[in-house]
Amino acid sequence: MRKIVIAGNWKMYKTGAESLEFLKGFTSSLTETPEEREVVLCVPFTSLAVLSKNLHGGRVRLGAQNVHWQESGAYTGEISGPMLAELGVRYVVIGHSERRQYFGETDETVNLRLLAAQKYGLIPILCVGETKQQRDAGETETHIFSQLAQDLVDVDQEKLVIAYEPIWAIGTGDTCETKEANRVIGLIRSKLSNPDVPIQYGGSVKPENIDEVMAQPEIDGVLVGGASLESASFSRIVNYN
Ligand SMILES: O=C[C@H](O)COP(=O)(O)O
Repeated sequence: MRKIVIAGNWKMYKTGAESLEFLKGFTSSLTETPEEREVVLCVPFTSLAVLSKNLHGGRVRLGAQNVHWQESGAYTGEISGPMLAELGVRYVVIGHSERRQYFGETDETVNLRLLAAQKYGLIPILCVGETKQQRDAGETETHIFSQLAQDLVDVDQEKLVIAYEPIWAIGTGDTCETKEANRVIGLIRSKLSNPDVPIQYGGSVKPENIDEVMAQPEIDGVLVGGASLESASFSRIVNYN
């Protein structure tokens, strides 16, 4: 059976104090969350340090938003696998479209980061997805298949999560039709050697559409940006019907 993974990606939001405030409201709501749902918060590095001391072995798993492929070295601004593992981090988002767009992330570096994450015991959440221009040109499938072919070289598919995030649906309120997201995720699955890899949908997921998203048979969870920043809204998402 495929695992359900509900992850919040806080991007560059929340100080340590704000993260603790979120946690207070959020953890109480998790008592209702079915055990088989993995709940992950992918937070800024500073918040990882704060939250790791305050989770007290509860339901929430920690996730980072990046990891370098070297164990250590002169790589200003980067973070390594052992540094994240020491904090109890379990997941790491890799290849998010914002990293690809603003920070020069390529399929080659995405692949290196995936391999490094697994080497240090972290489960990567690999993000793939097309731009509006690619979609309009009918290139959605070829673009995503090309990302998968390059990003997944030598990657262990037993320890992997994939997030399908159509770039045009991120932070726009313009959710991809759930049936279309389901179709693309089915195509992604057809390219994997392990059919049990959890595949999430990401892009303007919110309390109003989570039930419909999670009713789709191919969708194994969500990667949530804006709606994961408020404990009430993210609680509703993890407790979807
Ligand atoms: O990682 C999360 C995605 O970029 C989705 O962000 P969003 O939920 O704000 O559209």
